[in-house]
Amino acid sequence: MKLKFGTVEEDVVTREEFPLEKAREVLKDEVIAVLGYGVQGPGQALNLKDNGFNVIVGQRKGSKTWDKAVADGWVPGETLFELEEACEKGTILQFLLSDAGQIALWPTVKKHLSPGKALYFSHGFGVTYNDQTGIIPPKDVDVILVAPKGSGTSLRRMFVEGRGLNSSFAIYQDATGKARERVIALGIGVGSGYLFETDFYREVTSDLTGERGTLMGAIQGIFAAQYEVLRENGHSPSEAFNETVEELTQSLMPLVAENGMDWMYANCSTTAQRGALDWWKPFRDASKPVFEDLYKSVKDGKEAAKSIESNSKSDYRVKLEEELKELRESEMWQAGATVRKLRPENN
Ligand SMILES: NC(=O)c1ccc[n+]([C@@H]2O[C@H](COP(=O)([O-])OP(=O)(O)OC[C@H]3O[C@@H](n4cnc5c(N)ncnc54)[C@H](O)[C@@H]3O)[C@@H](O)[C@H]2O)c1
Ligand SMILES: CC(C)(O)[C@@H](O)C(=O)O
Ligand SMILES: [Mg+2]
Ligand SMILES: [Mg+2]
Repeated sequence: MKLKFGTVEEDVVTREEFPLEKAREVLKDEVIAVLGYGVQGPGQALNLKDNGFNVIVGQRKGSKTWDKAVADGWVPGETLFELEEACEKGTILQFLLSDAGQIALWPTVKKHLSPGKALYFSHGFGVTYNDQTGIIPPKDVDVILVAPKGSGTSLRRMFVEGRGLNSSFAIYQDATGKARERVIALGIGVGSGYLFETDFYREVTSDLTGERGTLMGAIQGIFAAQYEVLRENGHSPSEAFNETVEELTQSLMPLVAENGMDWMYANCSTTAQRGALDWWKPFRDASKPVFEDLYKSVKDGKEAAKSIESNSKSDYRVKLEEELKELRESEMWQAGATVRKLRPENN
């Protein structure tokens, strides 16, 4: 359906015009092989299974995530296989290894992409930066993308709650003439709330910008800056944490989610409104050059190169965990751990 987003009209796909029954009909003869069982793998595979699709999971035997798959109800030899066996059995291969991991498995996946199969991604990374990944799909398969706009953990949680996470979808290659109905059916099947169309390049550039920016990188940066200033001016960790993070996540962001920024503002004092309306523009102006540098680094392929380089190392998980530990052990997030314990619902 066509909808106005501000003044711009866009075509979006909802469950109303593409119901689950239609998705099941489109994919009734397909075997959907979900390759990788990290964060997106479980969310998408379990939602597809619960929605009545024919799904198998491919994962390295002996890995922790193999055990997780078994614990989630996937049965070895029936619905859970080694990666190569899943590639062989699947007619739709959902390539949900980490973006760096996809490079190593690509020769195996490619070998099993016989004509008419579909290669599905949840990120435009591998194909867009194929000068770095070597992922160049054969011409006689569909190459499609559904990218849930959020964590696989939320995708599953929201599905279980009867809600839906929004996803973008894209078609890179339509070899069968059925790529469009296949990709939309998969988007509905994995539990998307609604789907908006993009292409692989725009998906990867917006996604890499968003996660490095407001969604993850910039938000931590702005939290840290304010927390430090409050602490340097003699405020206690409790006060600094509550005024920086807790109030935002517990009180104000839920209001923004419900009805927009102006409505959240309107539910705060006129004193707060005056100050926020005065200060948001200086914050925008101070951070915009950083966002411009970030977008350029994404566009030039530098962010992809850094990610491939570091996440291809054999000890990449250990290194990431060390850096996460530094965040976890910072005073701000230690204060957060105590504050979370004090929430009445956690007692
Ligand atoms: N994490 C998210 O919520 C999220 C959200 C949207 C899109 N995506 C995209 O979905 C895809 C999967 O992301 P993820 O975060 O679920 O991945 P992940 O980092 O959790 O890894 C997924 C799986 O890949 C396996 N793996 C890694 N390297 C491997 C190798 N060399 N050989 C075999 N297996 C290997 C891991 O063991 C794991 O089971 C990526 O393209 C990502 O950009 C992820
Ligand atoms: C969940 C995110 C941040 O939206 C995703 O893009 C990812 O890479 O994990
Ligand atoms: Mg991402
Ligand atoms: Mg994302």
